[in-house]
Formats: sequence, structure tokens, C-alpha cells
Amino acid sequence: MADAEPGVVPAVEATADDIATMEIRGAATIADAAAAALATQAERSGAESPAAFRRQLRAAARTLYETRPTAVSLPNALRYVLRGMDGETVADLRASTIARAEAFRRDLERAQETLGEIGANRLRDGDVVMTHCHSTDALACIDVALESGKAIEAIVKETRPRKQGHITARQLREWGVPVTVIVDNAARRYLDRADHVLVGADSIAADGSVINKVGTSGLAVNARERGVPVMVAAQTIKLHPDTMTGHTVEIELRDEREVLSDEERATIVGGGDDDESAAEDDGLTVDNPAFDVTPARYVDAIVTERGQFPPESIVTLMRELFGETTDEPWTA
Ligand SMILES: O=C(COP(=O)(O)O)[C@H](O)[C@H](O)COP(=O)(O)O
Repeated sequence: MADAEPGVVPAVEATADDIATMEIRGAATIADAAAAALATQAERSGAESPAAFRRQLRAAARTLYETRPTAVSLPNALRYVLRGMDGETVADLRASTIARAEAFRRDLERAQETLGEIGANRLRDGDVVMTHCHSTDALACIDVALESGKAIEAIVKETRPRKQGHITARQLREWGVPVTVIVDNAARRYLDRADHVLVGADSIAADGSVINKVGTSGLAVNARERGVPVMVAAQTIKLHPDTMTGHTVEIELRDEREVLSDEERATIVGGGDDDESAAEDDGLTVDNPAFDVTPARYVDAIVTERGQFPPESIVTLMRELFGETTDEPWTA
């Protein structure tokens, strides 16, 4: 991680570390943790002037922002909280920032509940749902469907390389859902048994394309070929305002050792820790993109707390929520 910013409290540095190392992960959870960290910064700031307080809050936001690039819920959360920082004294600034962060976290939780109710309407009694990665927004839909007495089964893709599918499987088993875990490569075969593909999103672009855990796009293409509808569960905090002005979403590239350990690499190219040639270029490249982009045409519905939308019309909601401006308060 980058050097500590002056005045940023250790708890914020710790949250940033946890996000970067994926102790805290998933777009909604990251947003929630970031808002909580800004509240902690406000609470523990030793700033003696309003200007110093604002500077520290912006530095804290920047520290959190620089952890992972793809989930727009992170900058959206930071932007939302910083815009609520208001007052002429340190005490007022502190109180307004904490209140704003708390409101954000409450709204986030409520939005997920509402989205769950809307998404659950798409699931019928007896349906089989195929999942990819671990999405709290997607699980909220299943949760409400189960609560309303519908029987749901799940086919859970393990989701290489970090196997977040296991988290999904654990949650679904806790709820009593029959789960079949499959390797990612088996997805097309098992789509014949699925009534829905249900995934979350890290970012949604203005053209309705969905940025989510790598493998989502291939799954969606296969689902279309198999005639299985693809439903994306995503709170409006996942809408990426910059994409309205033509920006693309940065796809995070992660450590190659998540894909190939040093030992595994050695079995391919030879060498080892004490081999001097290990430092040389061994001609083997490993790429580890964490996310991919699913074009809007492979998505049937985006379910948000504001209703469900065909992906092509999501831009209307985006304009309503964000207007056309997307300035970054922490760079001021
Ligand atoms: O791609 C992932 C998580 O990736 P990672 O494990 O790399 O963070 C999830 O599908 C979205 O973040 C949505 O999750 P949620 O619905 O919980 O926001």
C-alpha cells in the first residue's frame, strides 16, 4: 500500500489494508466499510482547524479509494459521505460527517432489502439458480424468495482463482438451500438444469454493460445460448457515473500467484527460491484479471432497489441519480 497520509488514523489504514487484501471484499461490503472508516476518521481526527479536518478526511478517502479500482461502490460511497461534510467548526464538521456516513450505511442496508424483494419476484417456487462468485445483492433475492416460502435450489460455480463460490455455498446451506458446487468449466453443461443465472455487479456502465467477477461474461454468453435468463442484482451504488461521459471501467489485475503459486511455476519452468535464474525472465506470463465486462445484450434484467430495468435503460436512472457531473471531492 502507499505511504500513510498525514493525519489519517490507523483504523482507516487498517480498513484500506483489509480491502486491498480482500479480507473485506464484495462491492457492497467494501462501500459499507469505507463509509464506516470515514466516520471513524471524523470521530478520531485530532485536527484543530476546519481546514485541517477537511484535509484529513480527503486524505482518508484517497487512502481508501486507492485500494481496489473496479467496484464503483467505493468512490460512490466516499463521494456521498464527503459531500455531507458540512459546518464552520471542527465539531460541526465531525458531527455532519458521522451522521452522513451512518445515513449512507442505513440506506445501503435498506436498498439491499428492497432489491431483494424486487428480485425475489423473478424467482418461482422450485427454481434452480446458477451463481457466480459471492454477491450479497444476489443472495438478498434468494433470501426473500425463501422467506416467502419458495423452494430454491442452487448450482454454485466455485469461481477461480479465489473460490468465492464457497462463501455463497456456505450461506445458501445455512439457509437450507440444496447446493451443487461445480468447477467453472462445467457451467455450460449445468445450465441445462438452471432456470436463472443470478449474479451481482461491481460496476454498471451507462450502456448497461455489467462489470463483475471474471467469468461472468462467458457465463452470460453461454446462458443466452442455452436460453437461460441472466439477472443482475445491483444496488444503484453500483452505477458508474463516469461512464456517462465515455470513461471505461478499470479492470483490476491481481497477483499472479493467486493463479500459479511459486511451486507450481517451478514445475513448469524449473528453478526455485535459491535458483539465481528465478529472477530472470523465464518466458512465462500469468495474467489474473479479477473482473470482466458483460455486454448489455447478454443481460436480461438489472434489479435495483429502484425497480428492475432492461440494461439499455439504466442510463436514465443514472442521470436521475447522479446528474451529469462526477467530480471527485477527495482530489480537491
Ligand atoms: O464480483 C464480486 C466480488 O468480487 P471480489 O470478491 O473480488 O470483491 C461480486 O459479485 C460483486 O462485488 C457484487 O457483490 P455484492 O453484491 O456483495 O456487492
